[in-house]
Amino acid sequence: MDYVEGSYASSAGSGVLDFTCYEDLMGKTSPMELSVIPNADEQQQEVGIYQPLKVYLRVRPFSKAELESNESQDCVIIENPETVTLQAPKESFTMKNSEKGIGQSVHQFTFTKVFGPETTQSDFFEGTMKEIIKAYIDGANGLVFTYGVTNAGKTYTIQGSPKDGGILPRSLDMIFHHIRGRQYLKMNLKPYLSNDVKKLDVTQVKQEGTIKAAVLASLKEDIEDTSKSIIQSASLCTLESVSSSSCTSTSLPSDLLVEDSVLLDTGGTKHQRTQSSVWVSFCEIYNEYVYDLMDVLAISKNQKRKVLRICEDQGGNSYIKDLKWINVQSTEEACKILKIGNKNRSLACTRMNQHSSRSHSIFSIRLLRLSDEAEPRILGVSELSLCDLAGSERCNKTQAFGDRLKEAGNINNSLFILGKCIAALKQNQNPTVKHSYIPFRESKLTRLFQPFFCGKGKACMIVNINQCASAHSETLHLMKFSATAKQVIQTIHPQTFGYFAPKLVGKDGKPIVHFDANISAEEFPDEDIDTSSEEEVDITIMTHEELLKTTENLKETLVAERQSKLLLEVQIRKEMAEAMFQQLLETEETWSKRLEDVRESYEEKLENTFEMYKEAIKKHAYLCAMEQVEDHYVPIEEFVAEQEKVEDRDRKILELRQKFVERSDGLLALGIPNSDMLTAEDKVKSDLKYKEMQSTTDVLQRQCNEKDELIKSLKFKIQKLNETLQEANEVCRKATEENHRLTHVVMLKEQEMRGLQNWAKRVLELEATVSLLQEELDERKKHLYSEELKEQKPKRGLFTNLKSTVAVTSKTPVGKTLGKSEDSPTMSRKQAIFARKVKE
Ligand SMILES: Nc1ncnc2c1ncn2[C@@H]1O[C@H](COP(=O)(O)OP(=O)(O)OP(=O)(O)O)[C@@H](O)[C@H]1O
Repeated sequence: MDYVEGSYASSAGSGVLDFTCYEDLMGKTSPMELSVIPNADEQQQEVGIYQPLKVYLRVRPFSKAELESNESQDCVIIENPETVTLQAPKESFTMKNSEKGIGQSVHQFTFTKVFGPETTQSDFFEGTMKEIIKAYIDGANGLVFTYGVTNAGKTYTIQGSPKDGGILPRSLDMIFHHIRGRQYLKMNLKPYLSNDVKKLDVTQVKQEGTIKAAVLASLKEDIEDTSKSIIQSASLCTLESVSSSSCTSTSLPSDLLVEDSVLLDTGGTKHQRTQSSVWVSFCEIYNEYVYDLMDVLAISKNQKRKVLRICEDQGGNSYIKDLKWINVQSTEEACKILKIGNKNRSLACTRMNQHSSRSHSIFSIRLLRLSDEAEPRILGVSELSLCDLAGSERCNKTQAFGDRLKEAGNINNSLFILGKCIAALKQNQNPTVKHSYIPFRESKLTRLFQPFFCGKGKACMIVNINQCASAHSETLHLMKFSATAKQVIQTIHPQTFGYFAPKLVGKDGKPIVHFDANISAEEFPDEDIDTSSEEEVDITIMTHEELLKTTENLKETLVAERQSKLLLEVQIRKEMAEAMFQQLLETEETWSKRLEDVRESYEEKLENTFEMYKEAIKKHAYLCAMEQVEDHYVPIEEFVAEQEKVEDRDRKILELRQKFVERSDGLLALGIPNSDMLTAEDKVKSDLKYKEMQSTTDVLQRQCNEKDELIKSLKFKIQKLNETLQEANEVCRKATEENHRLTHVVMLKEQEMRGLQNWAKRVLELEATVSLLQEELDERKKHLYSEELKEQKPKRGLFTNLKSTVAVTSKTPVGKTLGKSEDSPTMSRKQAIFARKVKE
């Protein structure tokens, strides 16, 4: 590899906004307030470097299987080293939509650099990482993350294959080459919290050695190597001083050594011999839990993995508490750690029945720069993190349920929040727009990325895509996200900036030496620093009163914190709801307008087409009608007159023929062959007559022919008319038949009607009879009642009986006598009438 020397690139950002730490949740004034960045170079030196987030695109070559499949292979077109065009496949949803006039089928995107499928691992490293590693060795922090769909080549880009390493082994190689000859091999100075260094005592150093040995021993395949390493580590731990030259890599040309030393002497430590110590960590974020992939003890004993917490130091920088940092002294050792981590990751996956790529993995390298002295001072700490994000589309492509669904949701969520953070960062750069909250704290991934986006270091994004047509929609989504990311301007604060200055802390966690080598330990402010918001105070040494007081204070603080958080949450929710509502309204309005437009245009088109067809049909019908009229219409008088004329002419022709024959006969009789006997005058006369006759005959003949033609056409017309007449007759005959049938039906219906009317009459009669009978029945009832009364009265006396007898007699009609013998025949007659009517 060709490592060209060069200083840390700093592009002058003019008039851009510093978005750092704007997301301060508590509403406190953050140390790095939002401000407009001045142009002056010196001011930049003080505040930081501004440059757009670098976004690289790497296009994976087609695999054998993909080449053999019949998928379209022209979806991704690399236009130039910065531009790529995405062409929607023929059958895709995007293409169908674009054909309907919704959206486009071709999208163009620009990147910091585009690496085509033919790019080698070495070329890719040269084009992307070299600058970051140079800055890292000079003391800058760096974050590199790969983003892409499954199978797009993220892991290949970071880790590579055993034969052809990715950016991680190459970065390690470059780092070790640069520090070769000046490696600090003791383990008594160890990274601590987010940015500090802890001085370990002998026991702690031994512990470190044991942990490292245990971790390396877990890689069973390399037992021999590991044991060697353990022996080496153990021996190194006990040594007080080791000649740094003894660890010089033999693989690097000696002429690079001078360059290396120059590279490390930066800032306030120029021309000063330095030593470096390299520590690595490897963790994963799975289901929103952070796990240490070096937690080999838990894994080997098949225990539940310990969940790690993300904490913040005084400067608000997040770090993973209790994450193992292991001292490595060569690329090989670091790669072993990577291998162990990968193995643990997959082991954990098997145990939990999951896929490894369903978690985000972060490999971090911390480089401690120390002065080259027996008691070295800390000159700087820089961190490089390489993050392999989980495949972005797994969430919707896996047939997820149960645990799988949870994983998918968490991947989706963390990537979504990363997208939101990047969008908010971009938006906050615009001085005219109201600055929005950056939701770094909403996912573990963004919490860990936050310091890098807030000035701690240089972030860089690698977008991996495959060219398959089947992944087009996801790739398009990815590209759109990348386009937003590319517009983010990063602020990178120099390491001298107070908030990132590392401290050397002792065994107890209290500071020993400040970052600046010129400031002694005495000058360092003597404050009882709570090194972490998460650090706990030893309460066993406090008195009862003190404890009570502390509890009270804590309670008050808690209430106040809760209140302020609640208020803030309410405020944020309100703002978000308002923004979302506004956005929804706007979207709705846009879409309804669009729909209305589309509807109107379609309606207009349809109406036009309809009118066109109507006109065409009308025209056609009119032309047909006219043709028919012209063809068939001949007035009958004209026809008859023509026929008479023809007959008349026929007759004349016949007469003329007869005359001609007669004359010819006459001439023959006169002996025309003796022509010399005819006088010249006769000859001339007969010639003239003959000619006259001839011409008349010709004229008549022509007229005859014409008339024949006319007759023919007229006959044809007559035939046509006859046919029409026949058809009309047929229709008429059918109509007559139908008429007969209908008349018959009418007759039947009339008969039915009559029958019904008769029935109605009978019913009326019966009703009258029933009412008559009813009346009779009533009368009979009355009569019976009076009879009953009579039977009850004889006991009342003779006078009363007589009165009633008189009354009954007066009511009886003349000629009729009272008594039962008279009533019976009347009743039987009426009953007979009733029986007859009922019978009827
Ligand atoms: N640039 C490349 N050249 C050759 N082969 C590649 C390249 N990139 C990726 N591959 C191959 O493609 C396959 C998928 O790559 P990789 O596993 O890195 O994808 P990934 O994006 O990490 O997938 P996942 O999200 O599932 O982990 C591997 O077999 C890898 O070797």
